[in-house]
Amino acid sequence: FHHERLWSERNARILVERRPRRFHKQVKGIYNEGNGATSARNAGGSMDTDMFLPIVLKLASQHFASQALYAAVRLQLPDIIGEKQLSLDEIAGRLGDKTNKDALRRTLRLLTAVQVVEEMVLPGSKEEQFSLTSLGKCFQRASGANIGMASCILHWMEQPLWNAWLELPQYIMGEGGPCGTNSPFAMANGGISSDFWYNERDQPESLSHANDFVRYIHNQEVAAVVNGLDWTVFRKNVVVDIGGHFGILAAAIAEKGDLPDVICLDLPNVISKAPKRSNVNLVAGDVFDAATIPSCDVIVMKHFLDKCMWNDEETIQILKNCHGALSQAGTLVIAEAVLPSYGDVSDENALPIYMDALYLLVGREGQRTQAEWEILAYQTSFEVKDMKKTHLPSCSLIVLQKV
Ligand SMILES: C[S@@+](CC[C@H](N)C(=O)[O-])C[C@H]1O[C@@H](n2cnc3c(N)ncnc32)[C@H](O)[C@@H]1O
Repeated sequence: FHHERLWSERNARILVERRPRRFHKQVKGIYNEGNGATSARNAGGSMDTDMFLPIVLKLASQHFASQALYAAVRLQLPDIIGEKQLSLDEIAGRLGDKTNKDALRRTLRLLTAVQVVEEMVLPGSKEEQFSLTSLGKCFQRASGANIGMASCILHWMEQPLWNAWLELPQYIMGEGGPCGTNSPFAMANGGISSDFWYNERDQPESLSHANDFVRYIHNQEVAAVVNGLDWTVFRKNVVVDIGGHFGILAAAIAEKGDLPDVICLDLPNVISKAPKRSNVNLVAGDVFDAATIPSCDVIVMKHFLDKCMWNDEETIQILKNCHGALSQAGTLVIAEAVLPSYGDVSDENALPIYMDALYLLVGREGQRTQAEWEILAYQTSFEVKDMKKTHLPSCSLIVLQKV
């Protein structure tokens, strides 16, 4: 890592600055000098590839920023800077006597480059000052209000997950055992992520960051489902959340849509432990036992049709049972990740692919593409009415209508 950083800072600058001259020479070589093209290529690569060098450097250094952010969040720099504009000395003073000011300055400058920090020099002063951008304030965790975003950085960037990335080549080459029985995470850390690493006894801090992050995302997902559709149109309808666990989403939908109550269906051993809620009707059932699914007009399923839970055959059976329980013009709302279909990846829809890579690291099944969801709908006599993106890559709203 150290080596890479030196390389990119010093050599990249030199190479990027030289690019126009070499570019010109190669264009000339290729178009006017016959075999000169070969010598130009030997001297410093081909015209086509040199053009991409700045992009390659940026791509190869994306993790520099995430690791700098990890360092900043660990040291609680966003809390230390707060709402103020502070000099390097002031920030260093608040960190401690032994602070390496040079390292601090350079880390803050990298965070300036990714718009987490803002730097300025006041008129008449030589001393640089730093403040947080609105983005930077998202990583303050002292008050507990923003713990979710800080915990994302602390959870994803800490060593066990980081080391898991380094196992990916071997994992791809089949060293994870037959059909990936081991995950890159397990290969790097000697055990699976959930039970082995993230446990209260051995890694309480890692566990607390992981839990804070999951809790935060869960709350955001509930908000995304509730705000992603107009639930008031279902006021006269029966709405069922299948696999609804303790009824948190059902309660939020009932509240948002001003519905008298929403049914939360889950396995008997879950429902028996669920706390009572005034606007939720808790029903014990099993999605594979069609008789236990109440007749209804709307079914919601959030993180229930995940490939980690069911294979395609089971998923089709679930969708068919839902079809049977729904009224004539019934609606099915599936809240899951939707990966872009093959050939359709763009900047706008790529984030779910990154999240899927995280699943890959910890040995979870992949997410479905938009085309795969469409096929499942077709196979079970639904049509896709809408695929609504929310602000969460893990939670698009796939709205199906009975045909
Ligand atoms: C991954 S959790 C999702 C919970 C919730 N929907 C959410 O998004 O947080 C899956 C839920 O499905 C429930 N479940 C598992 N098998 C089921 C079945 N055959 N019928 C109904 N619910 C089931 C589990 O008890 C659990 O509450």
